[in-house]
Amino acid sequence: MGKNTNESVFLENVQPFAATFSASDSFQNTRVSAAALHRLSLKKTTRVVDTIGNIQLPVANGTLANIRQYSKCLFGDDEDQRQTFECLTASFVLKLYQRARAEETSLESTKKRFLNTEKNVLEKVNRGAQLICFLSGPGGTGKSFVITSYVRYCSEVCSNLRIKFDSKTIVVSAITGAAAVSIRGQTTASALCLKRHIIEDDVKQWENTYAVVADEISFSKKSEIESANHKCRELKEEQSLKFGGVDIVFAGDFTQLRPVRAKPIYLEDDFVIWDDWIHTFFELRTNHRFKNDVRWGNILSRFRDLGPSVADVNLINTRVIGSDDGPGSHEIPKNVTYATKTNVDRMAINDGIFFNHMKDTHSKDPHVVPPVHTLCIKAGNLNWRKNPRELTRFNKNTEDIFYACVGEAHVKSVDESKTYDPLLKLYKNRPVMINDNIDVTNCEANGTMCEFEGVIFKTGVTIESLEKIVIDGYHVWCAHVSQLESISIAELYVPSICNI
Ligand SMILES: Nc1ncnc2c1ncn2[C@@H]1O[C@H](COP(=O)(O)OP(=O)(O)OP(=O)(O)O)[C@@H](O)[C@H]1O
Repeated sequence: MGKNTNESVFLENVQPFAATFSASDSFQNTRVSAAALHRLSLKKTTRVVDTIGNIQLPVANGTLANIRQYSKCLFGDDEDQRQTFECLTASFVLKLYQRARAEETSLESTKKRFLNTEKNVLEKVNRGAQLICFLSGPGGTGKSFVITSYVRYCSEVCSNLRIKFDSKTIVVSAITGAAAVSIRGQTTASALCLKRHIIEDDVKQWENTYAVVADEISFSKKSEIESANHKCRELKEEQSLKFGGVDIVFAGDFTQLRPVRAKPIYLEDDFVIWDDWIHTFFELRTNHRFKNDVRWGNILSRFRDLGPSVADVNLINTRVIGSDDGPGSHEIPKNVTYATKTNVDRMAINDGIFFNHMKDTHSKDPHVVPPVHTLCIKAGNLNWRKNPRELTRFNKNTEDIFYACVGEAHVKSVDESKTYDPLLKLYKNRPVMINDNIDVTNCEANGTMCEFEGVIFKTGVTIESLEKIVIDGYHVWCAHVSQLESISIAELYVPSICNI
């Protein structure tokens, strides 16, 4: 939605769901307008945001700061961000206040002073109720920025009041690993124990939990949110309270990713948690990501809202590599990120890049020792898929072509849960992407990009003991995964999330 969209447009004048489909435009056939999505995703929610700007909060040297001044410094002129931040932080402080009041006799002087000063104001925050809200806005409007600022601010307040603050005080999570990394959290499934039984230790760790953030909510399905509600009740040992009584911040943008093979939340009928429990909706409207490229930002906005204009499509087409007017393939920057629709396309690009690398640095002469900056790794423990159609296109005995063409589509793990590329084609500093949530809090998430640095062999394995294989005529060292102790990667960096 544009900056000048007002509440009445949002609530009354939105496009009906079906009217956004256009028979002639294949792009629009697959799209639902942002306005329609908002309407569907917030069927009954009214926009309620309390103003709490005058609360004085303790800062580092024990003095009190006005939260509005603080948020002005952080968010500048972005009134939407400020309002959201103020509401979230005030609700958190209210919870601290309620807790501290229950323990009033043992209060330290700083806390006493804080409570006495702000008692009346704090009690009015969100009318003293639990906050269950939805924070939305197009990609780049600062949802993650507001969330990380909220967590940082609350942690500072706690530190000043000498109240313990750890990763469980505000549980920061996102539905996917990559999104969790960008807000320095965990996946929602892992943070809320969605896939396992809760044990006593979990309940203990949640004793001081005041809020849960679940980002990239468009990717979630109804059952996950219901399960989150049950698990929060268990973890807080508050079976009668919604989400066990903790503040809930759902964040995301329904025009972004949808759940895999499941209905998006906005198409669910009678989804009480989403339709009735969420009482506050924040919408961020100013795009900060494209401040330095406003034209591109506007194109992405149109893609998101009602689909691109003819002029947008024409402009993008002038940038198609290899087209008449577009840049040549030699102009592709080295650090380019490819977005492909299918894994087959992805593998073809990867193999093309590897082929160019071999052409530049390897020899077709069998007497020349292959360089050690390149290593292929054969996977173990894999099942060939039954009658893979692609395999019939080449002769398995022609190893050279076989290694060049074989890819992820051809094999599955023994338990059939994953597909793997049976032959990783690596060289030092080759960009690679982690495809599993290994250690999300340390940024090792599905989607995290990094560079291949090298391998450590198991004792007794040397480069000479490796197999030499031929790919597209070039000679390359090849290790079996069982010969490796570990693979090392470097320079983790978080991928930016695609907006369209
Ligand atoms: N008020 C602000 N002032 C300056 N920069 C900001 C502000 N708000 C956000 N940004 C910057 O704009 C960029 C986009 O913000 P952010 O990633 O939080 O957006 P988002 O809404 O979470 O996007 P997405 O939906 O794609 O995850 C970031 O680099 C962030 O630091």
